[in-house]
Amino acid sequence: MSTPALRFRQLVKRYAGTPVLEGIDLDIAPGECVGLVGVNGAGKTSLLKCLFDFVRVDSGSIDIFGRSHREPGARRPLAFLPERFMPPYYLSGAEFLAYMAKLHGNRYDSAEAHAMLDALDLDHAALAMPARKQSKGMTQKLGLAACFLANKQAYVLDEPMSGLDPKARARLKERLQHARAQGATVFFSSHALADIEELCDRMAILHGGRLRFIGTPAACRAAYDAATLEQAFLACVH
Ligand SMILES: Nc1ncnc2c1ncn2[C@@H]1O[C@H](COP(=O)(O)OP(=O)(O)OP(=O)(O)O)[C@@H](O)[C@H]1O
Repeated sequence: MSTPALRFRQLVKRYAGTPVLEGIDLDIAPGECVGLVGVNGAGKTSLLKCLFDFVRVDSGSIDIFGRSHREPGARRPLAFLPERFMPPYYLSGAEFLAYMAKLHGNRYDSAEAHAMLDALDLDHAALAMPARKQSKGMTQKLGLAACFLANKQAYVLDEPMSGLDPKARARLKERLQHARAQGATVFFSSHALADIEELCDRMAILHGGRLRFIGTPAACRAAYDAATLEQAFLACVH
């Protein structure tokens, strides 16, 4: 197998001694789309925070395209959308996208930004509007636009569908499929099992600090002898 895009090995994370992740092993291949699911508080965001070195790992390792996640340069191939994303409130949409482009070492291209807004069904008025005046869905789309404009090898998205209307969700799915068609890796957390089934090659179910299932959505249904993914998920986390 080629070098995984993301490799988690025996990852342990505790908060003030309380374990949240208790030995996570997961390899995600380049070009693969993997969905991370789990009940509220299972540790999905914590796993992603470990990946970006936002929180200290207690033991184990994470490699990004073969390099330790602790090296800042290792995270360069990744675009990240955090949970409850909110741009700096005083920046307009265009200022935020230009700022993110600069951080990623790219040039801000107004025509590309407009095309990306169209792809995500975000009103162009958002470019002139300060973030504090934008709706939840608008800021979410702005964060997604910044990710996709960065044009990275891998997209790590924490509940990317959060706050999106049905049209925007459909557009985001198209955009994710487009990224994959270009060879990008996608790793995202979600509570929407229908989205997982539609988009993902494999899914990982996090429960009780461990990955209880890793495999295709079809294999998950088969493993729990369930007619639907929801039933399989419920059986897995029972
Ligand atoms: N900074 C922190 N300090 C202490 N405990 C924390 C911290 N961050 C998260 N936790 C705890 O770790 C556990 C996992 O939280 P996390 O946010 O990773 O879960 P999640 O699966 O993303 O949840 P949700 O689906 O609700 O977003 C929870 O019990 C949470 O209270």
